[in-house]
Amino acid sequence: MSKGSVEEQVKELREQLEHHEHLYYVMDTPELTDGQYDSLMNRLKALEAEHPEMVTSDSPTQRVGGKPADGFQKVKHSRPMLSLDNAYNEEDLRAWDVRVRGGLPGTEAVAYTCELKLDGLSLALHYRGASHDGSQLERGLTRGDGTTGEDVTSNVRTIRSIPLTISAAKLKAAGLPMEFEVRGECVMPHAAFLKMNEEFEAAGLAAKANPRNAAAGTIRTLEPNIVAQRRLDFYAYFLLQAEGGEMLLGSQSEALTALGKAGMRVNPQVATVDSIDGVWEFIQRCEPLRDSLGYEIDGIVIKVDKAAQQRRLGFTGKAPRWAIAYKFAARAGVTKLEGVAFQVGRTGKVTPVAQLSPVFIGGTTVKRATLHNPDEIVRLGVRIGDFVSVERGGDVIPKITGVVLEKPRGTQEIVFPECCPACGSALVKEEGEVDWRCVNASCPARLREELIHFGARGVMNIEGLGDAMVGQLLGQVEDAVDETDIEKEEAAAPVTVREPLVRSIADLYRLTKEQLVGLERVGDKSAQALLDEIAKSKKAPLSRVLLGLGIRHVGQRTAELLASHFGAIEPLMGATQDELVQVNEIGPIVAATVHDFFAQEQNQALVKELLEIGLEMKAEKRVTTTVLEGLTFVLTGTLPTLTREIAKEKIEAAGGRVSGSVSKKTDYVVAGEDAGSKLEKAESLGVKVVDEAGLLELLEGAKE
Ligand SMILES: NC(=O)c1ccc[n+]([C@@H]2O[C@H](COP(=O)([O-])OP(=O)(O)OC[C@H]3O[C@@H](n4cnc5c(N)ncnc54)[C@H](O)[C@@H]3O)[C@@H](O)[C@H]2O)c1
Ligand SMILES: [Zn+2]
Repeated sequence: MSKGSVEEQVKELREQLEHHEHLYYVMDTPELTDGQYDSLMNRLKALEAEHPEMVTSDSPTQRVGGKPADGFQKVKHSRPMLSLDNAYNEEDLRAWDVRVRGGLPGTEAVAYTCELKLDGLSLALHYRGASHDGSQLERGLTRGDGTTGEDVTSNVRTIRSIPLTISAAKLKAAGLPMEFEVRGECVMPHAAFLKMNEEFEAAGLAAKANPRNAAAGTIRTLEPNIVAQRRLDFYAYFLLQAEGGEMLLGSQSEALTALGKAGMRVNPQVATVDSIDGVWEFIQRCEPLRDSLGYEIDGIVIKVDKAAQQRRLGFTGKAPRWAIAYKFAARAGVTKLEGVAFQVGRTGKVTPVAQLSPVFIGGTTVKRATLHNPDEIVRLGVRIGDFVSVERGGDVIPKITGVVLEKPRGTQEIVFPECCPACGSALVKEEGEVDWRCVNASCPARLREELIHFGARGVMNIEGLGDAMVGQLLGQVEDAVDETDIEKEEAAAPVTVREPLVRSIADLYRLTKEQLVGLERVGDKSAQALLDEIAKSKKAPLSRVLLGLGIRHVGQRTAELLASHFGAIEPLMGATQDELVQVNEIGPIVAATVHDFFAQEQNQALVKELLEIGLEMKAEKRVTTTVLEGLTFVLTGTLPTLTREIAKEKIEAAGGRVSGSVSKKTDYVVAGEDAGSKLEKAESLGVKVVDEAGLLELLEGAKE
């Protein structure tokens, strides 16, 4: 290989890795699987090992993580938060054991502590002495670029498994001082991940690829109330001194015990063993647990137990020598694509679902995998009858990653339907989007999910109209065959066995007590309670009804804007696209979807029925002031007294709007301490900058 071509390869690999790291760490939207990324990285490592003169300090092989994001205060870590070296098989692992023992005096025994490698993002929590007795969570930081993290304290405070205070008694029992640092992994449990993606889909947002990206994206949103809803979890695995970040106790095993006593969540799957054989046994025992934990793990972390030995072994540039991550094999298999089913979700999104010849992958039999959308089918070039590779990487739902075998004879093209498989109405695809949707509000496939959504808290608030009741109203029985994640998808298509009592949202309002009492487990009292709840919902304000109708892109805020602009449903229904765009904050895409929705005959009929039934559908009277109306604010840095959420609330209550990024359209940037690039951008664009006092003055004006 000529030098020139090696240089070019190295350069290209670095560029690619940087691109994918940006997508992964900063945007939380990876395009490669971890396996694909790792093989690029390993190629670069191999080239750099052959040509050490080409190693530069900014090569992706030498760096940890991504860049700290804007919008958060940046804080330097007590000591760098590093990455871990990887072992991909038993051989790598044993070679590491030899290196470890070689780095220590010959006579010393080495014990290893084995832990699950949780697949989330690491956080550093600083606990400091409080004025009362005990210790208080002072700060929570992300890893950032390893040296400097993002201050995400207000988000971290919403995670229930992170104690906000630790009493003096607990500290004493754990043998901890008042001040210390805890590092650990923040993960999003599978259940929370699936729920979040459902919500994203309903709001017309791109789903997160896996729980890790979802957790990372969540912890870096600027809205703690959103974080609180997402049910993140935290497992502690390092205990450090507050100053300098040295290990606090004599060993990793003692540290884990102390963390548990202090009230931190510590993963129960842990073992301290006295040889690499013991490590290998732990790995054999834990890998099969992978599917039943309820959260992602991607391997096992092995740490030299004794602090003194850790210190002696020290660090390479990017990782400690005293720890290694044993990575589980990517969970992939090869099987035949037997057919494709088309599933209709609540928002009408049609998802092609691959029907596979059953294949055993990572402890589960996989029979279905998602093909996402028609573009994905084209990208993969997959046809029915092909042999495909199926992966269950960090993803909960298996996906097809490629065609393995050149097409044997007799394969068949996958034809995406033009009409909804459930109701036959023409599918619609909006410009710039990849998904086809059924826009018929009364489509039976959508109906079940729709009714559940309609009755939900925060929408029409119909208590008692949950999953089970909706199933009964539709005359469906649950298909409770199996409880794995893949099978759950199957359960989303329950079988209708009885004549449904309800065929549209409007039918809810026609239910009678006799009908309800006829259902399983429904007594006189609960039937009446449900009818009362349904009747009460007729008074729901227009914004809630709009939300309940499940119009794409129409989340709570958009629903409120539309409701307050039009006041009632009739003028909204009759509005042209141009008129819709006139509404404050409504852009052409939302205007077009809303217009399309009301242009559909079925939807018009539904609204007409709801009016006849007596739903009020009127806008709520605005009680707030409007002096900041039409003004857009961007918040940056830490304000002296107001939290970001409260500042946002106050601005919105006065009719203003808070945006995440500065542009020419920004009216004011409210800057606090340590304001970063947003302040610079505001200054360069000539946007007005005010401090907290200035904001309060504007709000004061709002009161007059
Ligand atoms: N798909 C992509 O495009 C893409 C891009 C960049 C990185 N990646 C992936 O990210 C990973 C590299 O990231 P990394 O540097 O965080 O390394 P890593 O994830 O391989 O290992 C280090 C991390 O393990 C975590 N960890 C979990 N459990 C732990 C425990 N019990 N003790 C100690 N640490 C524990 C910590 O967060 C630590 O930061 C690779 O697996 C790579 O595949 C993927
Ligand atoms: Zn349909």
